[in-house]
Amino acid sequence: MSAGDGVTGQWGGVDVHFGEEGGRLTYGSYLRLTELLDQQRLESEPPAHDELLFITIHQVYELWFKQNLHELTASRDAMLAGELWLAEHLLRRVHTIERVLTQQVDILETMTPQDFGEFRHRLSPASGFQSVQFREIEFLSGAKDPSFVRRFRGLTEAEQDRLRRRLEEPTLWDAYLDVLRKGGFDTDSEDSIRDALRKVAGDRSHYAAIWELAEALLQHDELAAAWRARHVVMVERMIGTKPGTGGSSGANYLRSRLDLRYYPLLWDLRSNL
Ligand code: HEM
Ligand SMILES: N[C@@H](CC(=O)c1ccccc1NC=O)C(=O)O
Repeated sequence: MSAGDGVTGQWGGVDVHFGEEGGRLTYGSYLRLTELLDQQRLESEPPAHDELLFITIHQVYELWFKQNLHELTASRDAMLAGELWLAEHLLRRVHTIERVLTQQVDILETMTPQDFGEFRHRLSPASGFQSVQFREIEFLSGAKDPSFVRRFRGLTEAEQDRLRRRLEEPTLWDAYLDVLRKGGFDTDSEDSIRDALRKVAGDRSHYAAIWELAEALLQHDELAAAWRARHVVMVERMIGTKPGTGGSSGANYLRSRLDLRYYPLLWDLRSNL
């Protein structure tokens, strides 16, 4: 690289050369910013001020969903490979992202129902119900429900494939059962799994890695439940008891999802400790 390519100057007494491109990687080209920053297209006409925020928030969600799918898949694979420390390490990253996802609701709540109303009617029949990555996370975590694939309208072939593959592959819970088996426990029946979980919980110094992994899974479950609870209250604030753009009863439907738990046996265990 020649020094003449960029801005040359003094900064804190040190020679600096900024913006030396010369056909090499730049910030913008690496991050594909031309493409990324061109993806916020409003439906409203004339443009409603708050629609940019609405689109940005959802796009950020989808980027974090992508990251979490990457981490959860790797965590599952680490469990299957017996690398328990790695599985736990990756789950802790997922927790941190999940906390951010719930906090992001605060930003969206700076939008008033009146301002949402300026463009809400343009969104129908789209809704978060159609988020493929959200459903992939549910399936991978352990809550497989093939009826969602049938109820999805307007999925591309590639999206249907992704969901079908998630329905076929092992979940995080399957991988945890594998960890229990390799730890010498019987997992053939629900009773034997309950028994194994009690033994692990009762001798944490001996089963430290297996116990901590169960705690990390439970944390993932709890953070998912926290997002669902936060989402439904936001929905009540924004649209009250109106039906959703996706065709459901709205907040009523979302309330019916609040009891969903990925790892019911880990929760049941609490009643027996
Ligand atoms: C103004 C803000 C929001 C409102 C009023 C709202 C409203 C709703 C409603 C009413 C539903 C039920 C489906 C239907 O439309 O009939 C729903 C589902 C859903 N929304 Fe939102 N939502 C909002 C923001 C978000 C955000 C920021 C996300 C993040 C990705 C999101 C993700 C989802 C998901 C994943 C579902 C499906 C939930 C399930 O089936 O368990 N929503 N939303
Ligand atoms: N379902 C929401 C609209 C909504 O929030 C939405 C619309 C299109 C794409 C994503 C959305 N986010 C979550 O449902 C409503 O009924 O107001």
